[in-house]
Amino acid sequence: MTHGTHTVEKIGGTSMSRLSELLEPLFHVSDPKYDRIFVVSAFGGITDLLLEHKKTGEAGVFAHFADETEEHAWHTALSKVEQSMREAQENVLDHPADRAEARDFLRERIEGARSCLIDLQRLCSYGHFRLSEHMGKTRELLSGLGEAHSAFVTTQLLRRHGVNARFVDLSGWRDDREMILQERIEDGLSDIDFSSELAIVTGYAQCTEGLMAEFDRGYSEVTFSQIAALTKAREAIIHKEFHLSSADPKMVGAENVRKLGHTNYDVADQLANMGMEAIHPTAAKALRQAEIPLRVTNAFEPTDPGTLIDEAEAEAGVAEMVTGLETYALELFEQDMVGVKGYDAATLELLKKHDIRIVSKATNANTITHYVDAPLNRVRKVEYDLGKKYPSAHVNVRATAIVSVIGRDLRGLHVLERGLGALREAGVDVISAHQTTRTVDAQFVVRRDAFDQSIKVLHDTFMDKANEDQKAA
Ligand SMILES: Nc1ncnc2c1ncn2[C@@H]1O[C@H](COP(=O)(O)OP(=O)(O)O)[C@@H](O)[C@H]1O
Ligand SMILES: N[C@@H](CC(=O)OP(=O)(O)O)C(=O)O
Repeated sequence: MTHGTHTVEKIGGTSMSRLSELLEPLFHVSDPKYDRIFVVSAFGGITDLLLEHKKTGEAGVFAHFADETEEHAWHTALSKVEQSMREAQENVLDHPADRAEARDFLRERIEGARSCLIDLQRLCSYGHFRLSEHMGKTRELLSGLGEAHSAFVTTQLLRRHGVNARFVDLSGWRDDREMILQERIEDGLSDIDFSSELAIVTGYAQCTEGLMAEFDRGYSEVTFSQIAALTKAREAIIHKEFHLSSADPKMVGAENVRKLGHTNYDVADQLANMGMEAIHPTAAKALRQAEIPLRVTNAFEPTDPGTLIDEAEAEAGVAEMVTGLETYALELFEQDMVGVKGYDAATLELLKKHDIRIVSKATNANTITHYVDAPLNRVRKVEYDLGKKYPSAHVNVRATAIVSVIGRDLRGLHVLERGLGALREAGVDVISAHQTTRTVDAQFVVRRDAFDQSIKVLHDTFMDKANEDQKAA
């Protein structure tokens, strides 16, 4: 396949909130370069308010609307998100004309969505129409608001600084045409001259298959990778707040981490599994198949090439990153379990029913423990249902964390052994530890309150000088 000369570049929510700091470093507004397509996420925290908090599960507009919590709860939540979107735009826009225009845009979108939801509720009060049947579309409508807003504001800001930027709204707002994702993208980009226009594209794209339904949170990377693949980009670039580093700089200190520099898609998938979202797994697949190299950069350090992700194999056993995830341990203990089938299947069915993701699991003769990534209220529902199904069993839920050491090839590093030793020396109790046969990661389950400490201990152990030297050798 012949690739174009352009790049497709994504800006994540955290960096979007600092947009005004990116004008020169990233957009080179004093001497703009074109042949770049930008795909933007909503400003940081906005999608959490529109839908639900990604980590805590705290209800946003969608969750209030779907669960019909209190009478006016979703209205209040929508006004709250409008307020936050307003603050985000006032933070980046200086010019009064831009501010006024952005306020009008925001009001039109928010009030449009509000009327639509009120009409839907009214329609569904008749009984022939079920609100539950429209939840998917409602979720899509709400998510699109975040990216439409951020892309609009970005375009305004760039135009004010002399860049020929163009707002590309793929969110399907007031558009009654039915399109699959590819058609939506092609339609949005069809008349743009990339050599003289900087396209600022919404990370949300409305399509018949449903971007949220298929990919859920982190969807803007899917739009980004599809655009890169369809336009045959030279390179796909994700701009982040930090370099992709050996651990979260906020946890172990920016001065203690090192940039990955080069890694492969296998590692990127493990990071996604641990909630790190180096890149959405589906996005990685699209880029890999289209043979487009992916680069993850620090948006604020434009001259640094960042980290290249490709299919390269590791040459030596090297630990590349320590990352972790807060989980709940759901334990089912039943004395009579030995020799009886069905306990595991019943638990899995309930986890599926309540849409709970399993990160890890351990079993013995009479106990099954699932380590899951889900908000506590949903885990409690499984605990309750399991208790009802097996009245003589003991079911309990504990707050844990899984800390994982990840690398393209960990062979020869004795990660489990050394990790357990280091954690013991630091006084951390390890609840369980395991490694799969493919040696790309080793996981340690610890109590939730030992999460931060465990990350630091394992980072010190595996990212030390000796490891650096081994890598250089
Ligand atoms: N290994 C890591 N390297 C870099 N950042 C990390 C790492 N692990 C966690 N993070 C955290 O991820 C956060 C989100 O970063 P970023 O990807 O820019 O956000 P967004 O999802 O909004 O694009 C950062 O603030 C950083 O603290
Ligand atoms: N804003 C959306 C889409 C996204 O990809 O965001 P981010 O790039 O900030 O992870 C979300 O939170 O799911």
